[in-house]
Amino acid sequence: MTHTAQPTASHFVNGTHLEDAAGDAIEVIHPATGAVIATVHAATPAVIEAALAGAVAAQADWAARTGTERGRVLRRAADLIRARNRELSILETLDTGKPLQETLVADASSGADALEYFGGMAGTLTGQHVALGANWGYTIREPLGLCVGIGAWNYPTQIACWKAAPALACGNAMVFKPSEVTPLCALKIAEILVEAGAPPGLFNVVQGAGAVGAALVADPRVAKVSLTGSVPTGRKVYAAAAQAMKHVTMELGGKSPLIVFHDADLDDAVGGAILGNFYSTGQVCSNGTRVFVQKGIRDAFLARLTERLAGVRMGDPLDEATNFGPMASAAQRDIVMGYIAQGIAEGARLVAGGGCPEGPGFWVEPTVFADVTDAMTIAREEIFGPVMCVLDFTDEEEAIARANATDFGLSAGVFTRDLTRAHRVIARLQAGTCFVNSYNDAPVELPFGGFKMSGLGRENAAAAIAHYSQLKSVFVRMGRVAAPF
Ligand SMILES: NC(=O)c1ccc[n+]([C@@H]2O[C@H](COP(=O)([O-])OP(=O)(O)OC[C@H]3O[C@@H](n4cnc5c(N)ncnc54)[C@H](O)[C@@H]3O)[C@@H](O)[C@H]2O)c1
Ligand SMILES: C[N+](C)(C)CCCC=O
Repeated sequence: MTHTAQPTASHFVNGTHLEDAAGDAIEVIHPATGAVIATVHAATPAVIEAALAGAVAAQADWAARTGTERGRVLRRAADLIRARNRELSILETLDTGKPLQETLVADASSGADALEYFGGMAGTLTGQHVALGANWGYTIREPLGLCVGIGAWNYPTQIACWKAAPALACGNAMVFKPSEVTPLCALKIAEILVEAGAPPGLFNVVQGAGAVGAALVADPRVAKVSLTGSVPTGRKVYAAAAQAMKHVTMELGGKSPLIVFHDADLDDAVGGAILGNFYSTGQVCSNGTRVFVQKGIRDAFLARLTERLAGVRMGDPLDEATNFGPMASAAQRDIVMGYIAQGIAEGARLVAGGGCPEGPGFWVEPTVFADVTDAMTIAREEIFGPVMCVLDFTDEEEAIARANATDFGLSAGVFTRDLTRAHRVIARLQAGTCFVNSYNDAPVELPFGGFKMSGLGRENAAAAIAHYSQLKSVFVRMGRVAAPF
């Protein structure tokens, strides 16, 4: 069966497809084969202007609707996404290389969850009445206006929806720029939102690399920027937004610890480490890539992990039996292979994988290093690929100190049967998104985001509302004004 990936046009602006072939061509490559499956063009200044102007115009009308009316549109979009889950998942697989087995359950459906959740919340977004003795006050929760969303390449559909849903629920408009590596799926979300009743211009998608993102961030009409990307890009975008004191949400990278105590259920802990290192071929921001295993169970952990790696099925990601796909791009494959070489050179023990299978596509084997020390490059830097570092530790104090010894702070996990210990340790870990006897769950009802260099603000849950709205306080005097003169 052949699948068409070429979109009708590169951009989606003012409720319709828009092309401007004057923009630089961006080839969309299916990572499993290296084949060019589509070509889009980077947004020209004219496209950027049309998107920003259209979004400003649409926002006024959208903000004037009741929250219930706005929510209805988002919930309808969620229904349409669910009805088209397979078609959207196939496109996500073509775009990213992630196995269809994953995209069928983790991508469009996660986007639909966000639209449904914030759609339900839209009608509840109110201010507060504040009694002040003889006087009183109230607050009004207002939208920020025009928001820009900028995405990474690992979860293109989810990222578009996690940003659009709270933004639109609060009465904002959005111009979204997907990663230039995976430009296709956000266009489908834009089409679906219009079909669900969103006014033209409310959610626009423009393509391009960093220069297009930077032009959007710098535009004076933009009130807020939400970026999902790396720490170096986060620094640049945050600095640019600060010039005009714009609101920001920064969902950035990580080098998260996963601590396995001696009393953990071994199979669950190995399962958590697999999910936290090899799901999406390791291209997950929150991955627990520093796996601290208590000394007494280190060998048993590695033995069970090695056994379970026999279950890896690399192959055509469109085959639903495949459970491990390629890297999203040749560039990312080369970065990961560079880290693997560095790990070997710095003395880590290669327990599994480490290879780069021949043939078309951008493949890297699931790789496990043991005897990793904190000073090694592979234990300090985000690799963003299927490379697990196993480190030994002796006691709880040591594990906590070493887990926190990083500038990142996105996630952390603990495996133990002692729940008192689990909560005691989690309370001391410097991370925004934590797991007890699990890894990488991201239900829309829980806030998602990082501490330290891993980011600012939160996506999902009621917490996201604070990042897409602003409060106006109103003091009301009921009596006469007593002025000093
Ligand atoms: N915390 C999270 O929720 C989360 C989720 C997914 C990915 N990530 C992180 O994303 C990174 C991988 O994704 P990536 O390689 O696409 O990241 P990246 O930082 O290279 O790019 C992210 C996006 O920023 C754009 N961009 C680049 N320079 C820009 C500039 N100067 N101004 C505006 N936009 C600019 C890119 O075009 C892209 O759309 C990893 O570090 C990963 O941890 C974080
Ligand atoms: C839902 N996951 C798998 C935790 C991914 C969140 C986005 C990070 O890359």
